[in-house]
Amino acid sequence: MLELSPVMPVVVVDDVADAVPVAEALVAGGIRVIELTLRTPVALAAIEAVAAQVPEIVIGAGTVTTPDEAKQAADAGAKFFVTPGCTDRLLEALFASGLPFLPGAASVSEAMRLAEHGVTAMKFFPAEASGGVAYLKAIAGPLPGLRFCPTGGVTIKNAPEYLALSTVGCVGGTWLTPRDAVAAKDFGRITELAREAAALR
Ligand SMILES: O=C(O)C(=O)C[C@H](O)[C@H](O)COP(=O)(O)O
Repeated sequence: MLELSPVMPVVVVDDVADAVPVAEALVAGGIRVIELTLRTPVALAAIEAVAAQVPEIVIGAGTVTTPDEAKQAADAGAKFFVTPGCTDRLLEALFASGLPFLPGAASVSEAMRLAEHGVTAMKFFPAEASGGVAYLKAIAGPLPGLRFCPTGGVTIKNAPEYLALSTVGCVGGTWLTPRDAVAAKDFGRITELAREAAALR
């Protein structure tokens, strides 16, 4: 998951008809992975459409916060999960799914707890609000072997600083698929933003 693209686009879809063109626009820009968030009523249908119609992109479900959501997303065709944080119940369900997952962690103890369960790749969320690049640099010493996808406040401007860290596999962000561009069906703009992001590493 961390190696597919330097940037994991975090996508919110309000109209299910936008899902496939958005995914195709990302692929056209060289992005091979998409985190479609379960934040709208059409999210599961959107995952299903992308999984069926855009084989060039690896589709994951984002904002997974409960075991039920993980099950529904997997049934819809999600190939991996991303969660903003993690609970015992959710972690158990994620392991039981058999699919890869990036659970969210924002502190040393949260990361240690996940590592105790064998998780070595996690989402650092919310990255900027939790201390950003400086925080990740500071914890690299005591937590060797962990890799992160910083997300939350990451942009084309600060992404290179994160990607320069050996502990960062990729960064995540919504900036590739601005809500106004999706609403205006400006898929060309999404391809341009994707191309710029794909060239980051
Ligand atoms: O939906 C989730 O599960 C989340 O964890 C939240 C998103 O990752 C952030 O909202 C990223 O948003 P930006 O800061 O705009 O890039």
